[in-house]
Amino acid sequence: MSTDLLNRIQSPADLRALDRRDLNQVAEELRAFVLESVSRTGGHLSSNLGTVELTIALHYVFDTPHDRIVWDVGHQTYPHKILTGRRDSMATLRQAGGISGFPKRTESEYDAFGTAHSSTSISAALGMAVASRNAGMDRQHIAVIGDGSMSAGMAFEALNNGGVTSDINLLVILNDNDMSISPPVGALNRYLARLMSGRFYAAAKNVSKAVLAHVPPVLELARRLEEHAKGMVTPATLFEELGFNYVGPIDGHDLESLVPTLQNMRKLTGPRFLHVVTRKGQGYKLAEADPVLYHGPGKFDPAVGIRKPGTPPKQTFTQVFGDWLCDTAAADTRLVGITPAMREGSGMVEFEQRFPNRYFDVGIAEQHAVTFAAGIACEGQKPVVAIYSTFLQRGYDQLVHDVALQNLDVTFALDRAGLVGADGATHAGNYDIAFLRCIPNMVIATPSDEAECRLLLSTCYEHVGPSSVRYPRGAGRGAIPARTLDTVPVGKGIVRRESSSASADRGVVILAFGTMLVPATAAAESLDATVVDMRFVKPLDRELVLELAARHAAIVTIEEGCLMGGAGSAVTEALNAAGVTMPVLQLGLPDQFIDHGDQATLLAGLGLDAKGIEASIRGRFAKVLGTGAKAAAA
Ligand SMILES: Cc1ncc(C[n+]2csc(CCOP(=O)(O)OP(=O)(O)O)c2C)c(N)n1
Ligand SMILES: CC(=O)[C@@H](O)[C@H](O)COP(=O)(O)O
Ligand SMILES: [Mg+2]
Repeated sequence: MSTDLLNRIQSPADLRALDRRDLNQVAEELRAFVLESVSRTGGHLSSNLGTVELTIALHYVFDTPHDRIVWDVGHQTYPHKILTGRRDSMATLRQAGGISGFPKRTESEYDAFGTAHSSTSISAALGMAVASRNAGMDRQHIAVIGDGSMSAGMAFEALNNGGVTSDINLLVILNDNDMSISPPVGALNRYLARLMSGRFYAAAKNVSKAVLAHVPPVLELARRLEEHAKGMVTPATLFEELGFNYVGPIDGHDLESLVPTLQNMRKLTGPRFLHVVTRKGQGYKLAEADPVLYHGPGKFDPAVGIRKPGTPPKQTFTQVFGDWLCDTAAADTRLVGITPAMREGSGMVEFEQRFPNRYFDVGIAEQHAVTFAAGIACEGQKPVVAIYSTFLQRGYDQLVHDVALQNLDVTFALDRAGLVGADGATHAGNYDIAFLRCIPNMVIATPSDEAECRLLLSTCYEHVGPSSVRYPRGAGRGAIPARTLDTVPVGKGIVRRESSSASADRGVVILAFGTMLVPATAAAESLDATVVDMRFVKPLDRELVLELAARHAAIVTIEEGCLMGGAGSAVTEALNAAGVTMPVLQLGLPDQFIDHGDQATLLAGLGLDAKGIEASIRGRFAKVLGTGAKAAAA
């Protein structure tokens, strides 16, 4: 792999010093580097292979970091990271202590805005553009947004605002690869496809080639814009109607088009919109052929591609959900499955194949997903919204106002609850217990393993009213769920281990919420503690809590969620309400954002593995441990 030119680029200034004719070579080297690097670390591949030329052109034309590039989602910023001084750090990508997989303001001055949740770029860039205008600053602001991310309401809220904001330097670049993580959905996608297709695309391409050859670029651009305005070339696009100077579509892999077009558009003022067409996975045949598989792969050999593992891995919670969804849909024709653009990640591929009429990918539109489900529930059908905990944050008002307030029968399958590993703080599902707990009518179930997950999904589905089942990324202890649709009583916990020596003066009871039951049980062996699988945060099994409080000296609560307002707080509130005063140790996630890294290592670092739990309990309750407790290991 040649890296002759790439070696010379320590910062975008070095790139800008190159002759324009060298840029194709830079693109070749950069693409090869991205592929090699991601194959060693894992990460988002397809989108990054698709943004190589666009990234080069942007840093070549614009004066970064003075000019601001705001990337949407930010999963496509590896070329940007490499060109902005982080090439060597790519070996540490998404690992503890290493660089993030997304733009981060604290990581580089070139990362103008922190992201990872989608569809924020136009709002942020518009805000920056207004701030620069107000400060009399000569600066360009560029939002780069994908076609999938453009489907979110927030992107349109920003266009609506930006199109009428005067004297701003705002360029929105639509990076249209006709893909979200899965194939794109919705009417906007159809519209973009029409813009790209047939005569219009061919004409636009030819016009731009002719322009570049003969006419001073700015004059030509002005002519085209005037023609657009008069409706001489084609009807005005949606983006022009919203007040943006629209140019495109142009080939986003053709530096001969990209660079001069950006140079021209840079000279204009006001809200501008450039539509570039790229291909997800560009330049790596396997990713081009299957961009979904290569969206976010683990490590792989680029010469061979992603291979199925020899021994089948443990079933993930996501797969448990996917199986349960299909089985329940087969038994109940009222079930409707909804995903906001996360079909694969949420385990709904088989459901879509088997129940296409009851499957809805609504695009990156979490707010809509929640209220859409509310509408379905109003008519007596039973929606299941499969959504990552972190993305439900987007639909919070809809959850409160549209679902819970009307006590509608919507089941939320909350995947990626707790720490998620390589994606880090942006994607961590740390807050759902706290933000759901305070909503009246809401049921919150926290399965401790895969078998419990299925039981609690059925239980919440059968419960009439809003409910949620939260489960983490990956696999649990490996419990194999029975393929039944059995349910358990709502709001009842279950004692899993009894201390041999508990009394009102001695002995500790651990109330575990979710998968923390597993390390808690391991710790309890040496502490001779009682262990309870609480199953539900809400309704909390108050009766059981009070009964256990009466016959133990201390209570420990444990959850993989934020401590503030979490399940432990629910227990202390219940004790207070009953006038019970006793020592309670709450274990969970601290009041800080937790960066990327291996899930298990991060949990251990926070004292949430068996060793850490035991140490915390001994540290706090050594004097009241049951007589059956073993001595602390040296
Ligand atoms: C609010 C939110 N919902 C869902 C996601 C998950 N997600 C990450 S990338 C992506 C697809 C984005 O598609 P697009 O913007 O077209 O970028 P591409 O992957 O095609 O480069 C999705 C759904 C997210 N990051 N943020
Ligand atoms: C960028 C983004 O939001 C998704 O691609 C996310 O990284 C997927 O996470 P999972 O790998 O947990 O599905
Ligand atoms: Mg896309």
